[in-house]
Amino acid sequence: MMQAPVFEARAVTKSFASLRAVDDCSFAVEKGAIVGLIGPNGAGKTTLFDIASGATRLDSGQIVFRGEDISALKPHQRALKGLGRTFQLTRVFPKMTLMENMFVASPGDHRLHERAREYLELVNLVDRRHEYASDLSYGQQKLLELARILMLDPELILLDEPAAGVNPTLLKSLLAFIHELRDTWGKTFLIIEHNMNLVMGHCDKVVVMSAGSVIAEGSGEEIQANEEVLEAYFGKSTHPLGRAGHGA
Ligand SMILES: Nc1ncnc2c1ncn2[C@@H]1O[C@H](COP(=O)(O)OP(=O)(O)OP(=O)(O)O)[C@@H](O)[C@H]1O
Repeated sequence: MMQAPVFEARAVTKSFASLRAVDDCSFAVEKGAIVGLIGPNGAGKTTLFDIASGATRLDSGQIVFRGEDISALKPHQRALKGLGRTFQLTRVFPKMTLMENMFVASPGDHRLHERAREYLELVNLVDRRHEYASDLSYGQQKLLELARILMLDPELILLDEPAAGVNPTLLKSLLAFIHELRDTWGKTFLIIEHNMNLVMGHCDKVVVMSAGSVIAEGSGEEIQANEEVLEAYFGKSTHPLGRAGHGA
């Protein structure tokens, strides 16, 4: 399946003081793909997500979405263009009901009300729509967050560690939901994840970052057989810095 890229990071660079958190990072996400973004702790994955969603301004390079350079746009402008994002720690509003959470980014007219119910139904939370979000388990809050970003009808969804802290049953629902969104609605996903079973079992392509740059990309099998990737994760006893990632 060779499709045009929906998203491209082009030579993206970002420093915090003297630390280059993202260093000349380039990769593409093809339309309709589920792409995994992996790498040891501190590789720059979250910073790249922050740059893609507009939370952090890049120093140089470009973020291209559907062929347009969106590097200068604010987060809400990117969201309205179809770039949605969830966070490593969920950002649902605990003292609002599920239904109220669904309308945080959009006005609640009748048509959208129906849509919100439909999305909550898809994640099996519609019966709880009048409860507070704080009554949900952590995994259910992640499902709510995913349902909520659908309200803006994103074409690309950036998911930050969807599996972290989620029990196996809910994780199954979450993964089924991701595949449904891709297969029937044509959504595209870029997923930061440390759970290698999820990455290898569900991603069409895997992009590996280390020390701010992309060191490999390809299928799960290709990545698992890549020497440089193994070294980035586990280091080598002879490595001058004794570098060792603990992300896997
Ligand atoms: N706001 C900031 N100020 C200073 N340094 C930062 C900031 N944000 C990130 N960093 C540093 O940038 C580097 C990349 O961090 P980042 O969180 O992007 O990595 P990551 O790949 O997402 O790691 P993890 O898998 O642990 O979440 C790290 O060395 C981190 O300490």
